[in-house]
Amino acid sequence: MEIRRIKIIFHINRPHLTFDILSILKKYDVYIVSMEVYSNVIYLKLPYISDNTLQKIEEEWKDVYGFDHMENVDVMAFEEKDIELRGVLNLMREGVVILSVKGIVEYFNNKVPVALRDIKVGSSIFDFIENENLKNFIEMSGEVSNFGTMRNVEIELDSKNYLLNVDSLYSEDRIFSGFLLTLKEITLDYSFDNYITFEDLVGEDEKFKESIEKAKNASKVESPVLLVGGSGTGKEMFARAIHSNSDRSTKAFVGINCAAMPEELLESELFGYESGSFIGANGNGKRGILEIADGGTVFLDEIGEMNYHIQSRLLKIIEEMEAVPRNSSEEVPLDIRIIAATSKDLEKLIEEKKFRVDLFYKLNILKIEIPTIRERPKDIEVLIEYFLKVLSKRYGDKKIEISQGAIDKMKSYCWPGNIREMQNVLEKALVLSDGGVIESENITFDTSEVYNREMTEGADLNSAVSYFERNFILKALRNNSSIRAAAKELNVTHTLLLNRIKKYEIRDEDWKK
Ligand SMILES: Nc1ncnc2c1ncn2[C@@H]1O[C@H](COP(=O)(O)OP(=O)(O)OP(=O)(O)O)[C@@H](O)[C@H]1O
Repeated sequence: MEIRRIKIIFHINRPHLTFDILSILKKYDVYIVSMEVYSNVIYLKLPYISDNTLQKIEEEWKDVYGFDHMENVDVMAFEEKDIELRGVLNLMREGVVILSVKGIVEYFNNKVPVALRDIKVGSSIFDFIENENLKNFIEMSGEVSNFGTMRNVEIELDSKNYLLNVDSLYSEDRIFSGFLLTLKEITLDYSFDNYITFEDLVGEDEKFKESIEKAKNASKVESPVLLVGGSGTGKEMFARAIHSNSDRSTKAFVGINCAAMPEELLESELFGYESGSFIGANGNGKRGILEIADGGTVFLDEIGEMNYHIQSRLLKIIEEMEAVPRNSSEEVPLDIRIIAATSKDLEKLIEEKKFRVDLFYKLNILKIEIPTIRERPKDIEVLIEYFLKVLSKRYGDKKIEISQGAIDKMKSYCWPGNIREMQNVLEKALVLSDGGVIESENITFDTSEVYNREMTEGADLNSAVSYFERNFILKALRNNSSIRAAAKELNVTHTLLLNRIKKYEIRDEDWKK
C-alpha cells in the first residue's frame, strides 16, 4: 500500500488552521505518518487512503476558512531538501562528510574514501579517522563555535594519503551547526592542487607583483609575517599561498579571526585551557590552536583587534621560538609560523596604546602591503576576466559576456570591499542579466553602511565626510541621466553640484553609461 504525500496551500494564515484541517482527518479516522507545517503550507504524509475518501476529505477542507487547494506530491519539503543536498554533495569531486557539532555523521557523499566504506549516518567520525588535529579541532569548535577552518592536514587512510579540510557551518544568523569535512586524495603528480598557491593570486599591476615577490621571499624563511591591506584585498589568500610555498606546506594551516570573538575566548582558543602552560598539555586541559597547528602555520587575522594581554602572551611564544630555533637539537617548545594580518593602522594603535610596540617590531620585519583595487586600477579588467571565467566554469562552462559599458562602470567605481566585493558584484550581475550579456544596469554596487563604515574607519572627519559625499553624488549621477536631474534629486542647485563634481574630480566616465 502506498503512502500518500499531500501539500495543502492556504491563502491566509490564521490560528488553529492546522487544527481544523487535522480534525477532518480524525473524522475519517486517518492517522498521520508525519507532518511539516509552514506559515501558508502544510505537508502531510498519510497512510494509503482511497481516492474516494481523499475526495470527501478535500470537499470538507474546502469549507475550512483559509484553505486554498491541495496537491498530491512525491516528496515532503524536508525530503526534497534532503534529496537536493545529497545530489549537490554527490556532484562534488572530493569526499565530503557533514558532521554535527559533536562529530557525528549527518550526510556523506559517494566520493568518500574506500576506508570509510562502513560509514553511516549517526556514526562518530572518530571511529573512522583517527587524527589528533581533527579531534581537537572539533572538540574545541564544539565548545566555542567560532573557530573557522582547518586546512590541508595530511592524513593516511588505508595506506593512502589525503588532504583533510574542515569548515565550520553556520546558519545565516551565525548559529553554529556543525562541520563540512572534505577529503582529497593526494596523488603524486598533483599533490597540491587543493592549496592556494601564488598561481591562484590574479593580478598584473606592478604594485601587486611587488607584494607577490615579497610574499614568495617570505615563504622561504621562518620569521613572522605581517600582511597589511584593506578589507577583501586578499590577505588570507596571501597567507595560504605563503604557507603552501613553504616547507610547512604539508602541515596544518589554521586561521583565526581575532575580531570575531570575545577576548577570553580568543585567549583560550589560542593558548588552550590549561593555566600556566599550554606546552605539552597532558590531556587534562584543552589544547590551543597554537599547539594544534604545531609544525604548520597559524594565521591571525585582524591582529589589531587582539587585546594587550593576549599580545604579550603571543610575543612570549614568538620569543621562545626564536630562542630555540627550528632544526636545533634542543627541545623546541612549539614549532609554528605566525602570519598576522591587519586592515587597521597598527602604528596608530600603538600611539593609542592599544597595540604593543615590541610585538609590532617582531611582526613588522616582514611586512607585506597588499594594494587595494583603487591602488591597482589596471587590474580591474584582469580580475573581471578572471572571475567571469570562474563563474563560467561554475555554471558548466556557460559562455558569459559582458558589455563595455558594464566594464567601464566597474572601472569607475571605488571598490571599498575590494576583490571580495568585485566577486559579489559580478555574481549578482550574472543573475540579473538572466544568463545573457552582462550590461551596465546589471552592475549594482552595495553602497551600504558596512562599506561606508569600513572605508571611513580610522579616517578623520573631513575625509570621511568627503568620501561619503563623493559616493552619494556619484550614486545620484548614476541614477539620473543628467547633472541637472541629479541636482534635483539631491535637492541642491545645479551650480553647487557642478562645483562638487569639480572638487571631487568626478569624471563623466565615472557615471555616464
Ligand atoms: N589576487 C586575487 N586573485 C583572485 N582572487 C582573489 C585575489 N585576492 C583575493 N581574492 C578573492 O577575494 C576574496 C577575498 O579574499 P581574502 O579573504 O583573502 O581577503 P581578506 O583581505 O583576507 O579579507 P578580510 O579583510 O575580509 O579578511 C576571496 O574570495 C578570494 O578568493
